[in-house]
Amino acid sequence: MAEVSEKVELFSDEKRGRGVRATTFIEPETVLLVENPYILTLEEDYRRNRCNYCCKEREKLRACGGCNFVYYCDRQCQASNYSDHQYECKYLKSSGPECDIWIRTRTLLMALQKHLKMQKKRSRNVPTHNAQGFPLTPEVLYMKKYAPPSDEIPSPMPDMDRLWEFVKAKDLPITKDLFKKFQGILNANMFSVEDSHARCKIIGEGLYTRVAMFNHNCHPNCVFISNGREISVTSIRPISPGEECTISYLKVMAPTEARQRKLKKWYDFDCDCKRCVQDIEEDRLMYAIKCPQMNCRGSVLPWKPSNILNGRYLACDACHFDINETEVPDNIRQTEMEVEGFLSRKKNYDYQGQLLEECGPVLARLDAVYQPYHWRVYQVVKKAFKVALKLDQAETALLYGIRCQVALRNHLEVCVTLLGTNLWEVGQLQAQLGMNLEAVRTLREALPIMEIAYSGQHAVNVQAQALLATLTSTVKDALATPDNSHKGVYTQGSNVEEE
Ligand SMILES: C[S@@+](CC[C@H](N)C(=O)[O-])C[C@H]1O[C@@H](n2cnc3c(N)ncnc32)[C@H](O)[C@@H]1O
Repeated sequence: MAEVSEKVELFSDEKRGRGVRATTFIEPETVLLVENPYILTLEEDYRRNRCNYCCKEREKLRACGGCNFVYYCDRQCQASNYSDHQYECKYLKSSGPECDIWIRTRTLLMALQKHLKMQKKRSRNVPTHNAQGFPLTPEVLYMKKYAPPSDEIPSPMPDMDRLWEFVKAKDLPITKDLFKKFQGILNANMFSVEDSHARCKIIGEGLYTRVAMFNHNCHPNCVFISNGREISVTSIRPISPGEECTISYLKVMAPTEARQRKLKKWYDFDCDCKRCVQDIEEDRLMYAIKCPQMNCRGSVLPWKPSNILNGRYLACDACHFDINETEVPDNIRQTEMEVEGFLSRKKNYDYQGQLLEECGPVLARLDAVYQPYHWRVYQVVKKAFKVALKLDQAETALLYGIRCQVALRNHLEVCVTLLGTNLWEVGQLQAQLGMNLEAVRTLREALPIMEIAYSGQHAVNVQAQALLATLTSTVKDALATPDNSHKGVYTQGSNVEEE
């Protein structure tokens, strides 16, 4: 396939700017675009154990002789990466190998200088767009408006200030305006880089100028799949000719109010997709609290989910108790603020173990007031799951992973592909812990969803099928009565963005 399928084209719209739409009927599981990055940067946590070019995890890597900061599998990977790494090598050397550099600083430095070099080439007629009109270079991408707190270099990150000093000291032809422009471009267009073979870990960020043409929808008809350097966009539902092809920029299960807040903050637009405008019932359920009446197991839902902190609640759906005149709404406000504070704590690696320990008491507090499928419970459980995975605490991760499923199953209409990823991660953990029968059941449930979310022959699916086959052979007898309860449940429904 060409990099961009002939089944899609670019179009432009007053509100969203450029976007991608179907030129013909598109079946689910159709790969619409495959792209390698303009720039890719590994997360600090993975810098020492992954190749800076191919992103693969290796026990033995060789450091770059120039900066001693990044690592490669071999000379070949190093040579392939030279065209990008040359722009940061000196900066990294001046920082020293132990320095903890913010990932975006490195991306910005490389993108800016690569841009300058390309500009020179452009005077020799190097194109800025491909034959279908998709950008080949970042300066023609959408730029998020940037409102600096002062006239100085607009960043609360000391790292960025250091970078600016470096740029000035080296006398690079980079003006403050260009520096800010590229910050704005990166803020609106970066994609996370994942390793599909490592439980879909986010290992870095990449700038993909063609994938950046896809607009957002909270109930999209496509997903983007990152697998090391390569990113692809695949349809997950049928798309009619002329219909816009969309992905979700948010990798979260969240009610409308929270999604809109994030989209505004991160991408500077007000989402008006169907799910944002119409679907408030789903939102209500994501905010469900437990009825405080003794012995009542009912739920209390918000009157207006878009205004949860100042709004009123409906009567309990079982005993009809009205909580509005009690202290419960105040408790909820308090709990919301606490959980928000907890979730926004810094992602510092040394702190991760402590963060995991704190999840227990926070969850106990949430469990007392929220239903187990409340989105805040999901957020905390999910955080604990990811941290436990990162710390290789398999048993703890398994517990939290299974707890995530409570919310995902309750909001299946919009979370089905998230459930697919979760089941894949949980299945691998069960296999790792020798729980082969459970793993087989989990993977059997995961595969039909993954086949849609990742498209048939994607490396993750091949890996999942192989694991399932191996495990199945070890538990043949126990599987004499097959567990088919899940069959056909997910393939019918619509899907939402992969996590
Ligand atoms: C990655 S770019 C997508 C391509 C962009 N439309 C362009 O013209 O280059 C992200 C930006 O597109 C716009 N955008 C994406 N989805 C949108 C939507 N559903 N509604 C309004 N604007 C959207 C926002 O300005 C966002 O910051």
